[in-house]
Amino acid sequence: MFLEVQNILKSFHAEQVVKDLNFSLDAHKTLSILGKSGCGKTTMLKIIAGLEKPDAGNITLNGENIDEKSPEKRSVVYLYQEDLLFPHLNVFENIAFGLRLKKLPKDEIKTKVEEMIDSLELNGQANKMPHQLSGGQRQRVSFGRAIITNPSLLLLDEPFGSLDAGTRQRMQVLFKKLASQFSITSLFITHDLKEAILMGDKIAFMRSGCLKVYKDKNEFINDPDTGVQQEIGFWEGLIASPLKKVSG
Ligand SMILES: Nc1ncnc2c1ncn2[C@@H]1O[C@H](COP(=O)(O)OP(=O)(O)OP(=O)(O)O)[C@@H](O)[C@H]1O
Repeated sequence: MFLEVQNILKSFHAEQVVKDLNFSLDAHKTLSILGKSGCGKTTMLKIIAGLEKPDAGNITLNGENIDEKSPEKRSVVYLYQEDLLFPHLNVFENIAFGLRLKKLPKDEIKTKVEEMIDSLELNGQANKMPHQLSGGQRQRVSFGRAIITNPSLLLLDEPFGSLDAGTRQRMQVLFKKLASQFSITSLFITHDLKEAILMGDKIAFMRSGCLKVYKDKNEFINDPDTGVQQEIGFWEGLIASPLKKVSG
């Protein structure tokens, strides 16, 4: 398996937030992760990114144990909802940032960034500053900045949480395209059931610091704990008696 997370434990003072976390993920796949607020999802991502130290456990990425590696050396990018762009750099330079750090030749940077801007459907926006962009455009620049350095693993913490429904839907389609184009392996936290089903090759549910990865989407949909059946029941009820509901 490309990513293997084994026996991870994490407590903050007396609160055990992550309890024996065990899961694995194949390369070039996205695992959607759902779970109630406060169940430990962000803590789990931060541990994998190296931003929090676990009390116990091992993480292997691409055949290599990364437990002792610093965040910069893990080839893991953690991207969250309000991810900030550098305010003093335009779109081009924000996306180019990681490549400049790697000291790639200027021509190569230019070609790669222009290709990325095209993939992100941000043509004509290269010279804009972050404050001149819409929320969806800013999020696309964040994705570009993350993906262009070709990380082994992308950790997405409710990346579309602050976007309106239409923009969110367009971002979901774009992410699927980018995931396939750039062979992305990712963990995708969301609170949205539909988004989890759309984005994930696999779906997992976190409860009290434990993660259950479902065999397939049917097993997820049929588990009464996930809330999918309640959602279906709501819409079926509404469809069965539309006039009664509208007329009260
Ligand atoms: N640095 C910290 N110090 C103390 N407690 C923390 C710390 N970070 C997280 N926690 C606690 O750990 C628990 C899990 O937090 P976490 O952010 O991982 O949840 P989450 O599932 O991502 O929630 P949400 O969906 O609301 O973002 C919470 O009770 C939180 O208060």
